[in-house]
Order: sequence, then structure tokens, then C-alpha cells
Amino acid sequence: MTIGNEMLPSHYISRQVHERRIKLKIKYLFRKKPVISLEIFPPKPESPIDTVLETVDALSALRPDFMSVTYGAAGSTKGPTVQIADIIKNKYGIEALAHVTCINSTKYEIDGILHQLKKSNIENILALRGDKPKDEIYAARKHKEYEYASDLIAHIKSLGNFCIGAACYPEIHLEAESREADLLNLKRKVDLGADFLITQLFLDNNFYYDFMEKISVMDISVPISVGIMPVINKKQIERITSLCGASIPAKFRRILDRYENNPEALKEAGIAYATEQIIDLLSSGVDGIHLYTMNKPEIAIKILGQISNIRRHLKNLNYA
Ligand SMILES: NC(=O)C1=CN([C@@H]2O[C@H](COP(=O)(O)OP(=O)(O)OC[C@H]3O[C@@H](n4cnc5c(N)ncnc54)[C@H](O)[C@@H]3O)[C@@H](O)[C@H]2O)C=CC1
Ligand SMILES: Nc1nc(=O)c2c([nH]1)NC[C@@H]1CN(c3ccc(C(=O)N[C@@H](CCC(=O)O)C(=O)O)cc3)CN21
Repeated sequence: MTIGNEMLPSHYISRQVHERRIKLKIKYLFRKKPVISLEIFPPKPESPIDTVLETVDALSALRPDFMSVTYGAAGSTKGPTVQIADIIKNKYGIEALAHVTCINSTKYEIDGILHQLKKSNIENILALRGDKPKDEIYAARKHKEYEYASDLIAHIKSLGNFCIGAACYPEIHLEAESREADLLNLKRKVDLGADFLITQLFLDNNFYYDFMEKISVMDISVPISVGIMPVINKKQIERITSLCGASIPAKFRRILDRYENNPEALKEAGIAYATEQIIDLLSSGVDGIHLYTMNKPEIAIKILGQISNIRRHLKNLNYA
């Protein structure tokens, strides 16, 4: 078994498993800010799980405060989210956050996932509506038991002991009727039981600062972690921004256009851009940074490597 670069004897892992039987709610991690978290997605159903386990292994060496695993991300087929979250929590001893989406799920399916999570000692769920799948089965489905994330949050809350995260949109959700309607939805999610929030990705921090000013008068007092996506591929970011509504600022458009045919140069610029965004956000006192790693450990390693002193400085400052 390897963790990071170190070979570990198997008895070490079993001791870790034993020690980590304790449950931990992510909301309490925000007592020691900034909380640094990493997001991965499960492999496609036809692919083996081993590659993502290598990703988890490499990312675990960064000692994030928690790691999240997506579920049906970008409208894709649902993968083994709970199985991967279980490994993160019980093998690596890192807190796990399992995404659960409700738009294409029945109450029966959701309750099955919640049951599995309980069995794995995971009590953190990112409760989402989810992207609309493009398949025909979904299109033909008339009765939807859950329409919005708020319906899912209310259901999970009614079961008691889960710590619930929800998404928020500094740049406004694509389908929202207006900024006000989107903010009222956010307020509803918090009032129904969301314990912390993770922002949608943005490439201009001013969206976040404006958003924080807007919600400062809304009595939303839960911690907000900022979702940052390092961009290292032009096609991928164009697909994702059209999916999630993030705009590409001129400063970043110039980078994409200039280096689109040189992957190494684009990677360098993308890492520097994300690092600059993160340093600005950390310096302004954000509660946490949630890195969408897109299953590329080397990118996360480079970025976190560039802020190790900043991370240590802020943790010590906020813990004193
Ligand atoms: N699969 C995954 O792991 C992840 C998915 N996402 C995506 O984020 C997006 C939305 O998810 P959530 O924020 O959880 O959805 P949500 O249900 O909070 O909001 C979805 C949209 O519906 C609107 N809305 C909500 N409640 C409403 C109501 N009662 N009446 C009218 N409009 C209402 C919102 O303003 C928004 O435009 C999806 O596209 C989701 O897939 C984001 C992160 C991770
Ligand atoms: N609307 C939306 N949906 C999401 O799933 C989502 C967000 N926004 N915002 C933040 C993160 C970003 N996430 C994403 C975004 C795209 C893929 C994606 O394109 N997945 C591909 C595989 C890509 C690959 O193998 O490299 C897929 O087909 O699932 C995955 C997770 C999950 N989250």
C-alpha cells in the first residue's frame, strides 16, 4: 500500500481504519480556517476503479481537510461515489463528502445511498439538484420526486444526523429567473438545513466579493468554501463554463487563445492563474478553498505546493 511516496505496512492501514471509526461533521472543520478540500469524480462505469484510487492516493499526501466525490457530475452516468468516499474516509483517514443529486433519483434510491453512507461512517453530504441528464430514460420520466436541491435538503434533514453542504452561485445559476430568485433559493437551502456552502467555479474573484456583499444582509451565517477550477485545457473549460454559466474574463481568454496548442504552456499559465485567484481569496479571509482537481493530482500538488507557507500561516493565525 502506498500513501504519497511512502510504502506503508498493511498493519498501519488497519490501525488507521480502527482509529477513524469516529464520525466527523465537516461544519466543525471550519473552526480552524481556511479549510482546504479537494474534489474528484468517479471513473466512468466501463472503466476500472483503480485509476481513481491512484488519484486518491496521490491527493491524500496533500493532507486536505476533506475530499469530495461527485455523483452524476455534468449529467454523466452515476458512478461508485459511496465506495470511493468510503476508501477516502476509512482507508486514508481523510474526511469524505459524498455528492448526492436528486433530479434523476427516486426517494428509494436516495435512501439507499444514505443508508450506505451511514454504514461507512460518512455523515457529510453535498446535497444537489444535479445537471439534467441527456438520456431518453430521464426525458421520459414524468414523475420527479425531487425537483430542487431544497427538496433533498429537507428530506436529509428530516432523517437527523447528517451534515449537509449545498451549492451557491456567485455568478448566478444559469436557470435562475433573476439574481434575487437565486439568492432566495440559497436562503431557503440554508434555512432548511444546509450547514455549509461551496461556490460554483468562477474565474474572476470580483463575482465572489460582490456575492458576499449581497448575502451579508441575508442572515446566512454558515461557512462558505470557494470552488476553484484550475484550467489546463481549452475544450474542457469551454464545455464546463457553458454547463455551469461561468464567464471567461478577457485576461483568461488571452491565455487560452495564446497557448491552446501548447498543453505544457497552457498548464503553466492555468496553474499560475488559479494560484493567483487562491492567494487573493485566502488573503481576503475566505472560510475555505475547494479545488476541483478534475482527477489531475499533479496540478493540485503544484498549486498547494505554491501556497504551503500561506496555508500554514493562516491556520496558525486562526487557531491561536
Ligand atoms: N453532480 C455534482 O457533483 C455537482 C453538480 N453541480 C450542479 O449545480 C447545479 C444546480 O444544483 P443546485 O444548486 O443543487 O440546485 P438548486 O435546486 O439549488 O437550483 C437549481 C436552479 O433552480 C432554481 N430554483 C431552486 N429552487 C427553486 C424554486 N423553489 N422555484 C423556482 N426555482 C428554483 C435555482 O435558482 C437554480 O436556478 C446543477 O447544475 C448541479 O448539477 C454542482 C456541483 C457538483
Ligand atoms: N453544473 C455543474 N455540474 C457539475 O457537475 C459541477 C459544477 N457545475 N461545478 C463544479 C464541479 C465541476 N465538476 C465537474 C465538471 C465536469 C466534469 C466532466 O466533464 N466530467 C467528464 C469526464 C471528464 C474526464 O474524464 O476528464 C464526464 O464525462 O463525466 C466532471 C466534474 C463537478 N461540478
